[in-house]
Formats: sequence, C-alpha cells, structure tokens
Amino acid sequence: MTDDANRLRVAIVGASGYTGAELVRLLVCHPAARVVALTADRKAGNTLDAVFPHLAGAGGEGALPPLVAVDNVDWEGIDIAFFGLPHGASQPVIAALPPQVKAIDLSPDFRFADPAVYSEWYGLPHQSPALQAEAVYGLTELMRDRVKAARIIACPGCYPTSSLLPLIPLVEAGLIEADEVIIDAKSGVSGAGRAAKEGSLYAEVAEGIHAYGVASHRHAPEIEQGLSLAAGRAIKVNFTPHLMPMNRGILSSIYVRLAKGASADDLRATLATRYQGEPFVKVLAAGTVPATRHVRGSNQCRIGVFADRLPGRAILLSVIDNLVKGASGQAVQNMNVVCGLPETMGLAQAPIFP
Ligand SMILES: NC(=O)C1=CN([C@@H]2O[C@H](COP(=O)(O)OP(=O)(O)OC[C@H]3O[C@@H](n4cnc5c(N)ncnc54)[C@H](OP(=O)(O)O)[C@@H]3O)[C@@H](O)[C@H]2O)C=CC1
Ligand SMILES: CC(=O)N[C@@H](CCC(=O)OP(=O)(O)O)C(=O)O
Repeated sequence: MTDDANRLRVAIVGASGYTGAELVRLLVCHPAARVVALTADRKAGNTLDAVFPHLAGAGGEGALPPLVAVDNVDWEGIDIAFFGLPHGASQPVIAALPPQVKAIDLSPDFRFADPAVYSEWYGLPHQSPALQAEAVYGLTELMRDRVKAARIIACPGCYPTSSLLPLIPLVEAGLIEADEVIIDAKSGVSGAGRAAKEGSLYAEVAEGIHAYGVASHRHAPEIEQGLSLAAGRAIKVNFTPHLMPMNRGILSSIYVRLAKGASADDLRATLATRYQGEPFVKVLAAGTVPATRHVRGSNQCRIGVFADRLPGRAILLSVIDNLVKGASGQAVQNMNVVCGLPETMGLAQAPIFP
C-alpha cells in the first residue's frame, strides 16, 4: 500500500458512463491510485452515488469527488487521466492536457495510426492528427514495450481485444491464412454504453439475438489494422457482431484456415508459449470450452483452440468481459505498465460466478 500523498492522482473523464463506473470500481481498490476528479456531461453537478447507487461509499465514505464538467478539472493536480467518452470527444481534451498528464483513452479516437481511416469509419475529421503519431495502441500483452514509454494510450475496442489476442501471434507465426479469417462475435448490451438508445431497450434485446453492423462495423478496420501489421501486408477480415440478451461479456468464435502443414495443436502450442506467464490471458487445454461466465468481472481473456471437422481448418474461441479486459480493466493494466507498477495491481479479482 502506497501512502496517500504518493499515490497517483487519477481523473476519470466520463465517470457517469459504464466504463467510467467500472474504472471507479477497480481504482478504489487500487493500492497506488487515488481518484481525485470525476467528470460527466449531462449528469455534471451530481454526486457519483446519485448516478450509480452501487458505488455509494466506494473507497470509503466521502472518498470520491463529485461529478464536474470536464472544463472544470484542475489538470495541474492530475498524473493519469482516463477517458470514457463517445468518439470524437476525447481528441480536443487530450490535445489540451499539460504534458505531465498521461492520457489513457478508452474511445476509438486515437486507435488508428492513419487519421484518414478514423475519419472514414467514424465520419468525423480527426481533431488532433499531429498527436496521433504519439499514441500507442494499448493491447497490453502484445504492445507492452511501447505502452511503457507512451503519453497517450489508445485502448483497443472490446471486439478487437477478444479477436486480436488469439489472432496476432498466429499470423506472426505464419500458422493461419491471415486473409481468410471469419470472426463471429457476440456481445452483452453494456457494450453499447449507458446513454438511452432504442436498440438497447429490454424489449429490443431480451429473448432474442441479432446481428448488427453486418459487413460494416467499425471494429473491422481496427482488427484489420492489427492483423495487417502482424502479416506485413494489407489484410481484410469477415467480422459479424451480434447483440446478446446479457449485460456483460464477449464471445468471439473465430474460424481460420490453417497454413500448409499446420494443425490445431500447433496453434494451441504457439498461443500457450506466447502467453506463458501472462496473468490475464489463459490458453485452455485441448477440449476445454471457454464461456463468458468464466471471465465475468475479471480482466481475463480465455482462449480455446479446436480442430474443425473440415480439413485444414480450426476454430478459436475467445472470451472477455467487455467492460473489464475489453475496456476499463485493460486501461488500468496500461496505467500499471506506463507507471512502472506491477501489472496485476488492482486487477487480481477472480471472476464473478454464477
Ligand atoms: N461499453 C463498453 O463495453 C466499451 C466502451 N468503449 C468505448 O469507451 C467509451 C465510453 O463508453 P461507455 O462508458 O460505454 O459510454 P457511456 O455512454 O456509458 O458513457 C459516456 C460518458 O461520456 C460522457 N459524455 C458524453 N458526451 C460527452 C461530451 N461531449 N463531453 C464530455 N463528456 C461526455 C457521459 O456523460 P453524461 O452521462 O453525464 O452525459 C458519460 O459519462 C466509448 O467511446 C466506447 O466506445 C470501449 C470498449 C468497451
Ligand atoms: C454491444 C455494442 O453495441 N457494442 C459496441 C462496441 C463498443 C466499443 O468498444 O466500441 P468503440 O470502438 O466505440 O469503443 C458497438 O458495437 O458499437
């Protein structure tokens, strides 16, 4: 436990949203961090427990500051700022930060190395293209060395996290045909955020499942960026997300063609070697099926590898909690890395079951 004066002073921008609430839940138990600023937009002026009753008393009675508008944050007193804002909102705020503040952005605003790709898919001009070159894509296990030295960390999207952790090592090893990957992914509804939307209503989601963003979802170019870097050439993927009647969790079922001479066992062995000693990525034994309920509330990604009955093909199953490893947990993991803290600090919770 670090004494109070030496703790990192943390701001959570967008604390009245789902990823913001999850950051608070994790950070009030983090022994080297202290939450000193919380922001909101429409809900500014409220206490956090008025917006999220489950966080009443979190961190100790009166430990958390009230929700203020982002313009009212005193940045001089901040070491780390997390941004859980809708796309387009963090770029101008991060661009105006004083240099001692490290920014950890959960939104897509700094994920694309090429600002033109961001503009094309998000329908907005990039507002800080000069800063983009400074930003590091924070898929922690695979980008750790770059994260260590970063001032702006762009946390990956939830679907890309679940897809790229199994796929990048296999593409790098040349064990799969990188341009024939099919990702069939399912997400819980918290992935859509807390803002009221017709598509998130109970009656639109319960007792059913539907695909959305078919052949047009914004996470396709993000996954393609990661796979193209790994392959050393331009890669396109087939990515279809589905909305599931559950709160948390992502299951990505990924269908791959094996490279000549490779087997599903080779894929499993390569992933097991790559993630050996990684506290948050578990490659499961042959025959073990991962489930979203096995990672709920935790920062884990669990990966299963299966031979397909179709010759020359394999199936990868990857599960995460979208709000933890897919967002706020990975963001805290990146804070630990960039601040030289043990990577598991504040993140060692076992999953919640059932
Ligand atoms: N939910 C998830 O599983 C994941 C989300 N992400 C990304 O993280 C970001 C946050 O997501 P999430 O927490 O779900 O979203 P929410 O909609 O739940 O929360 C958004 C937050 O941003 C605030 N806000 C909205 N507009 C503005 C603005 N113009 N200026 C300042 N603050 C604003 C809201 O304040 P108020 O409520 O007061 O209006 C709220 O605090 C998004 O970019 C999302 O794509 C990434 C990975 C996973
Ligand atoms: C269920 C659901 O709606 N999920 C969101 C993904 C959330 C996310 O990670 O999106 P960003 O790239 O904007 O951060 C979606 O499909 O848009």
